[in-house]
Amino acid sequence: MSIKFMDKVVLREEKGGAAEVYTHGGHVTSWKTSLGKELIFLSKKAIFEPPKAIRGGVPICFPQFGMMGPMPTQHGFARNVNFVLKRLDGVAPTACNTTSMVLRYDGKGHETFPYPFELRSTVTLGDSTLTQELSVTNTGTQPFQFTCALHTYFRISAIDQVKIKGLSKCRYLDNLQEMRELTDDQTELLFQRETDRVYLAAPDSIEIHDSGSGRVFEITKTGFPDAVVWNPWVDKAAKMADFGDEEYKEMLCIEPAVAGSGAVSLEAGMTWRGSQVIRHYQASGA
Ligand SMILES: O=P(O)(O)OC[C@H]1O[C@@H](O)[C@H](O)[C@@H](O)[C@@H]1O
Repeated sequence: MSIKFMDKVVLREEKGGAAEVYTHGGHVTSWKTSLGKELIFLSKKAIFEPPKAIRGGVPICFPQFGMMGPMPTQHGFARNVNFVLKRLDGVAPTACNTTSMVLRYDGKGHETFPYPFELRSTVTLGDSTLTQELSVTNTGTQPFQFTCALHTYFRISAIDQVKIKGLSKCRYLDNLQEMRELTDDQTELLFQRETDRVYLAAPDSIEIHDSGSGRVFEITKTGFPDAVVWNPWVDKAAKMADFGDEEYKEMLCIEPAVAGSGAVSLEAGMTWRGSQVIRHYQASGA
């Protein structure tokens, strides 16, 4: 792992849980239980050198998810730039379970996205929960459209030990078949190969059940209509310079997204909001 000096905020909650958020990309890179167990995947080969995006954690994809928008670069540019720490009204300096970071863009620097905006991400650590709230304000005079995602890399015991509940019968776009629209006919989603899907109008509650650790992640999203499910598997892992060849076995991305269901149109002066709450618990009998 290559690390240059970068600012990060360490969040702690009363029971001993902790999380880390870098100002670079407003990027959550770690979330640990009160017993010190890491819940978020961060690649051992992650490169901490702006403008490179950090591999793992929770990259904020904005103002574009994937190639769904006018920009030539995948996932927009918020994950490549520094956010500014925002003072939270009414929060005492000693209350360190929450942080708010802001990216202000003046419409200059990206020819294909000439629209000023303010993007704010607030991360709050609770007892067994991590909440991330995004807000986007159009600070310009023209309406604009955006897609986005909270590209969350979960740490799992082993990819052949996890299943996803909540996506059965949903329609999805398969990124491995030129975005062909299909329906998920499995009752639970298991992983035996590369998976790269945009679930359309996905339920707001999705669960990862990890039988290796006995852990359940319950993801509750609001504002994001879609959910992306991604695991690069063997060949793609081998092609990524900042990702270990075997690391696909330890991670799984579930990403609340504004993607295949259509972009958000934001009028001048208006604000859009989206959030996810991730709760973890041990399954009974585990
Ligand atoms: O390598 P990147 O730009 O971080 O993207 C990682 C993955 O992100 C996922 O959200 C996409 O669905 C995948 O297609 C993509 O490969």
